[in-house]
Amino acid sequence: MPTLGAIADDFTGATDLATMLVAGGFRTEVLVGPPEPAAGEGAGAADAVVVALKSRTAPVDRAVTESVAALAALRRAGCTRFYFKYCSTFDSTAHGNIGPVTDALLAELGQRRTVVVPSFPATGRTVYRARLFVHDDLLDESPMRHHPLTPMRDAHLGRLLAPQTGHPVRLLPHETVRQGAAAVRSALADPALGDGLIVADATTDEDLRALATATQDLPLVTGAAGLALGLSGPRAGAAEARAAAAAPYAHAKSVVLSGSASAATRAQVAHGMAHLPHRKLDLRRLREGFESATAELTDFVTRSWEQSPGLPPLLYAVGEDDEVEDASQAPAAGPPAGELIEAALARCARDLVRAGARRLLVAGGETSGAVVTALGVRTLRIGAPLGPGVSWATAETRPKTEAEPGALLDLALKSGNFGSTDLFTSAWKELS
Ligand SMILES: Nc1ncnc2c1ncn2[C@@H]1O[C@H](COP(=O)(O)OP(=O)(O)OP(=O)(O)O)[C@@H](O)[C@H]1O
Ligand SMILES: O=C(O)[C@@H](O)C(=O)CO
Repeated sequence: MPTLGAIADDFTGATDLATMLVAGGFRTEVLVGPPEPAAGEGAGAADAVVVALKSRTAPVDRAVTESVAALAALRRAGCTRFYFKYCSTFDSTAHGNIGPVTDALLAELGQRRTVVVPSFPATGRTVYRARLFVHDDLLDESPMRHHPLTPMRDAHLGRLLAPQTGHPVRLLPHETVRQGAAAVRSALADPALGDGLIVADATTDEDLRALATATQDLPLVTGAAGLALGLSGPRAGAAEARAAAAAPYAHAKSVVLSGSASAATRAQVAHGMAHLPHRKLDLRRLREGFESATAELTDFVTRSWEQSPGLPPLLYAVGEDDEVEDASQAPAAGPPAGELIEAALARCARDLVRAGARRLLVAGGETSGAVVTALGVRTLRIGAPLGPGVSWATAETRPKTEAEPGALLDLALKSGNFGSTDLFTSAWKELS
């Protein structure tokens, strides 16, 4: 029976956290989407369950309702400790959803205090003096300033969080964290710190281990996946916690679907364009005729499989130097660019799996949510790692009929800013 239950606000975040938990000795299931009423679906043999939601940019009410439903399902499955996973770049707006979801989970658990730990040094995210850095840049001076859905225009986590929460926001300084778990525990026990959302500085893995150890009695922790490196699962070191094997395909048809506009993805797209058959999504064509435009994209991929066997074709939304359309530029009629791109890549994914695709690398959390939902996948099992925060996962699509079983897929759901520049060409060798 699982004891640790996590709620991730996007799908790449869910596999990011699950990757860390598997490495830490938790047999981990990722459940896709708001859980169905049946308790503990898929969680039987797991030590940890991560529910993958697409709630990061959803309306606040929906994000809260789905997160609370996920918490209830995790409690029914037996979980006693909870982890709210959000982005290591704190992707949110002045309305949420990090604050409102944290507040709702605390209320459900009858708690008034948790920690806020987006730091993930392995991916360049560190927090010092409550300011979030992305490698050498403050968050608001990093490319996240121009994110199409959640542009981050401040780096101070206290200022970002305060308008989103009904709880006081407090700061735990690096001077305390770097002294280790005992110092953090006594700071947290000191009534002077008070209840509320406690933003913790952390610049190294050691800091994260100290925070994880000191907070192991808190029913709820919140953060990026970095905090989980300080959690030790019941099977630490044992073979049974190891990653799942890839689906057994010798020459699977493969495709890369990229809806992300993030800096790392743009570089990966540029590399992919130099090495792979590729086609860019054309917003004007998609707006004029969604069906015919997506059919052209899937035709391109199926032709490429024949003409260039062994090379995964790349469908992408944003190239290295392209502008993105933000909400203020949305057309008077028709869906905004972000929605249109997600819908187009989701449709292509569904049609391509019907046409035989069995290995999909998807770039972008929102994009991954749209794709995985369209494929009717219910659970993911973490497979071969592809670098910090990214792994292959195995998944089965929902059976269409009893006679037509679901397809077994290898999926890599890549966060916008994660992965090496050559990921679109190098990831596949981990499956052979
Ligand atoms: N040219 C564009 N104009 C406007 N929006 C775009 C454009 N290209 C992509 N988008 C949208 O931007 C969003 C990118 O979000 P997504 O979560 O998929 O990627 P990401 O933010 O880079 O990844 P992550 O959340 O994992 O860090 C998607 O909704 C996508 O449809
Ligand atoms: O924490 C991160 O940066 C990622 O797991 C993520 O949430 C990207 O969407």
